[in-house]
Amino acid sequence: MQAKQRITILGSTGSIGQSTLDVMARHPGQFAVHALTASSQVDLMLAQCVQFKPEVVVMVQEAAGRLLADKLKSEGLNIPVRWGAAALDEVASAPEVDAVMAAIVGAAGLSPCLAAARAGKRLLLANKEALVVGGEVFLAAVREGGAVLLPIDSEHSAIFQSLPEDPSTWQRRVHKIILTASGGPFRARDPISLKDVTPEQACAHPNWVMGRKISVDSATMMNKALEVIEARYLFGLEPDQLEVVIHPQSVIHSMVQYKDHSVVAQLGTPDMRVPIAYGLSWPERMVSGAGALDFHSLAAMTFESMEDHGHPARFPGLKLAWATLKGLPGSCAVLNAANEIAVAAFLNREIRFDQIHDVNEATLNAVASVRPENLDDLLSLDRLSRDAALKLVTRWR
Ligand SMILES: NC(=O)C1=CN([C@@H]2O[C@H](COP(=O)(O)OP(=O)(O)OC[C@H]3O[C@@H](n4cnc5c(N)ncnc54)[C@H](OP(=O)(O)O)[C@@H]3O)[C@@H](O)[C@H]2O)C=CC1
Ligand SMILES: CC(=O)[C@@H](O)[C@H](O)COP(=O)(O)O
Ligand SMILES: [Mn+2]
Repeated sequence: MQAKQRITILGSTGSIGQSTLDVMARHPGQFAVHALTASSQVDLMLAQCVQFKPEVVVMVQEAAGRLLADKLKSEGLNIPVRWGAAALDEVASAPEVDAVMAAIVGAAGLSPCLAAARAGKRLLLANKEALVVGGEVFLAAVREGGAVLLPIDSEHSAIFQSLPEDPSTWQRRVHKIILTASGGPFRARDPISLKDVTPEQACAHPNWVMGRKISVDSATMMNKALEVIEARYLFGLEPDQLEVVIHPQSVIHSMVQYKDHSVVAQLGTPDMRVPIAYGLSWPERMVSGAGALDFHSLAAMTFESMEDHGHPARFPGLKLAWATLKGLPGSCAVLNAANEIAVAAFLNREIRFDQIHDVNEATLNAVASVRPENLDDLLSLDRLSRDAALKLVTRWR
């Protein structure tokens, strides 16, 4: 009998974290939970502890950690609780861990991702911001640690599934990568009216149920901008080989067009348990819990160019992906930090939806681009960019 894979889930209380546990629960003989981590959601973490019996739990916020420790004791569960961000690095790199699901939202996930990479783990990456910010530093940690980096983001999992197994052939064989974008909740909306949209409207994604930050990113299409940068780092092609097409049904999750113009795509129902199950079982396949795609009832698969119906005006942030990729590597970290601040301010009703792009563009213009060499450089640049973006938010709110 094969030993169980021991998994750490960074961000287990989020949308991806919960879907990961759902998939793992379908295969009790295959997986054991080493660590679960969250920021502040105590009651959900308690329920996960009762069901999955992790060896250790991390709550980033100390008050939440202390409260969870009390509640675990009352339940008669003897599970150690740690707090503080440094504990994330420890549970991501612990010797007994085989695989780490990186499902924290934002640059807060960078340090534990690097710790897992340096420790040579199988790293399942949903946390796209960590790679957007970490860039070459992240990839160097993967190489030097001998880690295996597997994409979980649906588009990147689709691309990975559509590429040949041997990465050394990708540059020679591939013409371009085509990322599909749903267009989000405002695909057909008059760009002028975007200044009036509410956080609730922006978070109502037409096809996927996700956390609030990524939902707003989908609505601005900054999600696709981050994904273009993510694809550049994961697959090593040139920025001009990365293209975005709007596909409102989210059935084709992305495509690879080869030099002979043959196209290979991955399709499925929009359910993150599919890429999660693929990451957990790679190179095998296992039951995910997602429904099967039924081609007999599939009404249509349609496509729109970014030029159609004024899409560039509706989604001005998308072009920032290529602009930052053509600048120094630090530009991507600046863009990500600005966007995290702007989205949080929009969700707090401090700025308007259309001002998210204004904050991003103005921060890119305000912060000098650099070439970060290590985690400390990246964290300083992230801090500097957040401060610059916060100043703009304060001025405009
Ligand atoms: N949701 C989806 O379908 C998809 C998500 N992704 C990516 O996956 C990542 C997670 O997304 P999603 O699951 O939607 O996000 P959620 O907001 O649903 O969950 C985020 C998780 O991270 C934890 N967290 C939040 N802030 C911090 C912090 N500062 N330090 C440590 N932990 C923190 C949260 O804990 P707590 O609950 O306690 O706040 C929670 O467990 C994102 O990078 C997103 O872009 C990619 C593709 C699809
Ligand atoms: C499920 C997933 O991977 C999300 O990133 C999703 O793709 C968002 O959809 P759009 O950004 O295309 O609206
Ligand atoms: Mn995606």
